[in-house]
Amino acid sequence: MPAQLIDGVLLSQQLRGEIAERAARLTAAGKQPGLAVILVGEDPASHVYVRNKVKACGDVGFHSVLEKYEADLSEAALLERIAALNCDPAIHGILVQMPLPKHIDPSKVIEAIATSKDVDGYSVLSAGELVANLPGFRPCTPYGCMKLIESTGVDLRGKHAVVIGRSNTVGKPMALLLLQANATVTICHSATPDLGLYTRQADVVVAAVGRRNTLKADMVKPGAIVIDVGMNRDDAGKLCGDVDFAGVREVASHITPVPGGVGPMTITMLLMNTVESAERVHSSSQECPSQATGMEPKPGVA
Ligand SMILES: Nc1nc2c(c(=O)[nH]1)N[C@@H](CN(C=O)c1ccc(C(=O)N[C@@H](CCC(=O)O)C(=O)O)cc1)CN2
Repeated sequence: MPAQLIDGVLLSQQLRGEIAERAARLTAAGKQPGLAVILVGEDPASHVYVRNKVKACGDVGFHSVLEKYEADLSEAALLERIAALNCDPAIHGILVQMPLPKHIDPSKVIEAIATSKDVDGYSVLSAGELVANLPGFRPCTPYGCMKLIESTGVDLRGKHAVVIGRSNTVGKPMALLLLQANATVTICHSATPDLGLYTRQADVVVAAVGRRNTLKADMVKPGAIVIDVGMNRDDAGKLCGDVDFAGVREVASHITPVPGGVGPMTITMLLMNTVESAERVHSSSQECPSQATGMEPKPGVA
């Protein structure tokens, strides 16, 4: 029997419904969630993603601000804008769309965002919170993958999960989230000599390499869950993932399609992080969070 499809569009709709309810409660209390989206340059795909993010904000009742800049914007000017948004009480999340033009250092930009508004979960402090199992914003794509796995109803405790890819934004945080869910985790990457040796032992495979047909049917254990993070083009220019979908779906128990799997969840988890951020501010009395991490000691605690 072919694998069951894990539908990222459907799951996104359900989660966005919950996010909209949370946003409505905050708005009624005079604390509408707000997201600032910054786009620098002319990358056509980035323009589409940013448009979709702003539309998604409107759909769930968020306030959003879109700041578009020419590709020659200086790094200093961008850092200045982020500093201002860090102190804007109407903004609970700041997102700088990647990739940035070459003359701008993405690390400097990411680290300039207040941790309490780092809804992309890309900063070193957010990464540290994930490593240490502390509350914080998880990077949206791996966070979405976890929700997709959760939706299958399969408990990860004691399962073997193999992550293919070791990027800071997907592979590494993915492995940590799986570990937090009590899976036994293996990370494979470009220097792994025999990928199939590992993936054939896996109950869950997350493919995040950016190369099509990386995972083929003979590399998958029957009944495994397969999550495809890849976004590539085939010879006909059609969007495809890292997984040989037609072959692997005959072996796996559950599989995400591309498009319609992980991609839509990335934007949904951004909305989730933003509403969470607004709720945190609402339940504290933070004014300007430029240095705040959300992990400040409680009154009376040294
Ligand atoms: N600051 C960030 N920059 C980037 C991120 C990010 O999470 N934060 N991720 C990617 C791009 N991205 C969101 O920004 C993104 C990519 C893909 C999708 C998506 O829904 N894909 C669809 C297919 C779309 C198509 O047809 O081209 C799908 O998979 O179904 C959403 C968001 C890089 N930059």
